Amino acid sequence: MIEVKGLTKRYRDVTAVADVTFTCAPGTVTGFLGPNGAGKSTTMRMICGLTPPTAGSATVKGVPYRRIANPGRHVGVLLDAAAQHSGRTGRETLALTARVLGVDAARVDRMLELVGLADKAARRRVGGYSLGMRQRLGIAQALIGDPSVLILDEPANGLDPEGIYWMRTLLRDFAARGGTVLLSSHLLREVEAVADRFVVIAGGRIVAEGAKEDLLSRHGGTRVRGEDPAALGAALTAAGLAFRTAEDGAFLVDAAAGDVGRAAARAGVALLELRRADGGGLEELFLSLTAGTGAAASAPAVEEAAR
Ligand SMILES: Nc1ncnc2c1ncn2[C@@H]1O[C@H](COP(=O)(O)OP(=O)(O)OP(=O)(O)O)[C@@H](O)[C@H]1O
Repeated sequence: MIEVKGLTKRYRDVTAVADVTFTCAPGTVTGFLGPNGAGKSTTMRMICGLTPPTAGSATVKGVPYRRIANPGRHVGVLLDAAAQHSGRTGRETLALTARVLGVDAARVDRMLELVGLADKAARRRVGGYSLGMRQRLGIAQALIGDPSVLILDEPANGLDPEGIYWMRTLLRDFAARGGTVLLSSHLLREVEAVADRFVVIAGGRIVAEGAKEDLLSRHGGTRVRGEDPAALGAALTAAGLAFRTAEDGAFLVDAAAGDVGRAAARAGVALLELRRADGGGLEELFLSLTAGTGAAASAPAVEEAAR
């Protein structure tokens, strides 16, 4: 469980994160989305105790990250894959993490195997790794302590299509076993495929949060066809749901599928079709929610020596 309450970070005249509140429950993958400079990394750094918040709090498994004894055994974190020591080999990097966490050394090879860096790749220096290989190593580091929570900032960056598919399966399996995942990504289709919940942030503030199906259907609307179109239209109107008629006679309702279904059921109207209206999906939702709030629209950043 990750709980973020009123998290705020101000850098002199820049408010990077403003009053951000959300929860990530065990067994779920939460996609953390937002344009460049929206405040995703700052929020994740605050959750992991790397950046002190100006206000608010964050806990992981009920405790502030900095108070967790041996945090790597509980929380796997990947915030910056480029931050690894370039002079060590992949295997040395992972062996060191295992030693620090007090993890059985046998897990090093298992993790290298899992992330596709066994054998030759494991013996190469990290300085010669591609971005995708660094990400894989970072994921291995995050997983080696056998944590129940994963916090990953842009983990799919640099991964090839096979790597992205592999990571999606890995995260879904992790959540299916009761794990909690928070991941940020720019790859909207990837997030749509892997996450069951979204938190969308823009200009430091949350602009949308909720279950994927809910958010997408609320935004794109619902397509519904009834056996008796006139009765269905009357039922929707009675429920206060606005709709228009599509070319094929179906109704496109500006509401979630559940609301539409319930309105029809109350009026006893049989439905022939009830589904999310085809729209741009997550991309359209993202663009409409974050319009004008990107990095270009926010105040210029004031760099601080120490983050
Ligand atoms: N150390 C710092 N000093 C000053 N401003 C900062 C600092 N760190 C972040 N910011 C500012 O805070 C805002 C949020 O940045 P953050 O890196 O959290 O965004 P992000 O959503 O992760 O962006 P991206 O997708 O581009 O990585 C930006 O305006 C950024 O310039």
